[in-house]
Amino acid sequence: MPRGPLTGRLRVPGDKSISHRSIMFGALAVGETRVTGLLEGEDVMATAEAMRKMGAQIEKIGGEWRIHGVGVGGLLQPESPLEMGNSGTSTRLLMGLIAGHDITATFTGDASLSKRPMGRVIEPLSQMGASFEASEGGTLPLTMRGASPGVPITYRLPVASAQVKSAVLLAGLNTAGITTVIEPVPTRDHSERMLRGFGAELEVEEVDGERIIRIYGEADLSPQQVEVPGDPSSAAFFIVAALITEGSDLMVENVGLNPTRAGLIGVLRDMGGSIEELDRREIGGEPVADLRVRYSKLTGIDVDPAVAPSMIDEFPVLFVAASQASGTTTTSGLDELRVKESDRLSAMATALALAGARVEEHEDGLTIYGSGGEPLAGTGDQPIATHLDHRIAMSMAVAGLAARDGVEIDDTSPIATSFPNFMALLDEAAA
Ligand SMILES: O=C(O)C1=C[C@@H](OP(=O)(O)O)[C@@H](O)[C@H](O)C1
Ligand SMILES: C=C(OP(=O)(O)O)C(=O)O
Repeated sequence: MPRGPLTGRLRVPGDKSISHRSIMFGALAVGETRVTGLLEGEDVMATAEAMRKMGAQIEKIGGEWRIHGVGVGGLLQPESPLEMGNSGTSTRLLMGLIAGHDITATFTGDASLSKRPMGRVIEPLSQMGASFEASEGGTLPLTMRGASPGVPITYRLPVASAQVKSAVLLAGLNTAGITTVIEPVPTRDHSERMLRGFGAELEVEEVDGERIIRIYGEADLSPQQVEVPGDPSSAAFFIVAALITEGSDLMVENVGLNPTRAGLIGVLRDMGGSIEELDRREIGGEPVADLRVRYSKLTGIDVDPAVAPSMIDEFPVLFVAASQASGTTTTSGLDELRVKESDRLSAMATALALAGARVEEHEDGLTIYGSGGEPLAGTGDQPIATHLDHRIAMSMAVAGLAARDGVEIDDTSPIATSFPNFMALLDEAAA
């Protein structure tokens, strides 16, 4: 386990959400879409393989991905199950795409994905005319048949989920009429930005703090040149690692700072973290900057549950930062963390306690009593259970930087789903 301060400059891989979408939308455009900076993690490769099975040509030439799409409405019947691995985003967004096509597909996933709720997409997509045979409890493996023509709907999101929002919008792409999603709490808006960029007619209206998104069906998408910015959710591990490791002064380059994703940075600054944005610019329709992060004495805070959607994948590593702060950090409104790759509230409470932190688990959040910068004891010879969850593995690797005897992790292989070179970058930065 590397122990030194984090210094120098590094670049994290491309944004996972934007990478999935650039492959899906490219596969629906007629002509050649080119993508640079694509995240080549297992989750995005599962999306690519599924789109190939439905007729798209996808290949990497030099540093660039080239996608020849089939046109909206042109997806072919896949001849074998779509293997989604660990990826919720692939599964739920592809369910939306297939819902608008007259084809049948079976989805399978690993042990983690097979426990995650799909009812949240089955419900609106059924209203649009798709039919489903899912495992008990609405989980994978499931087989669905899309509907073409389908029925446009107006759907108010019962959970703050960009995956559910995107599934309905993607089903709406090939459905005559206007499909409307009402979002009471804003979630990441990459689908909206990118669908517009690919030429779909899509409107977003804000009424009384709610977002109303309308997509005009039977759209034509035109091929694009996409440059994928660095993933803020991956950058988060290095930001926290530098903040909690004495002597650190690290530059994380090219980080996407879409306001629907950047909640963690605000929370860490409120805790006293020194994070400077340099060379703010726009890449692929998204705000981006280089972040200079310096070791800081952090103070615990009450995290406003309203920021949760803009940092939903960053809570595990925020909990690590809180364990090193002075004072108490409270979090709430985080029920969604229980249905990610693992139950992230329970997994992180157990993992941090095993490493020597003082943590209380509540129904919808954790309370963490920070050590004031005192190192954690470490896990001894009992490894942390990561439950096939990349973010638990990476968060606890960061916690290892602040642990006297380091932290043992049972399985680092899930890290390859979203951040294949994480360990190499950490070794380099903390050498
Ligand atoms: O739309 C997306 O790309 C994602 C949405 C979020 O999931 P939910 O929509 O389930 O909150 C997030 O946790 C996931 O990593 C990626
Ligand atoms: C929740 C995540 O991804 P997914 O839902 O795509 O599995 C994540 O990457 O933290």
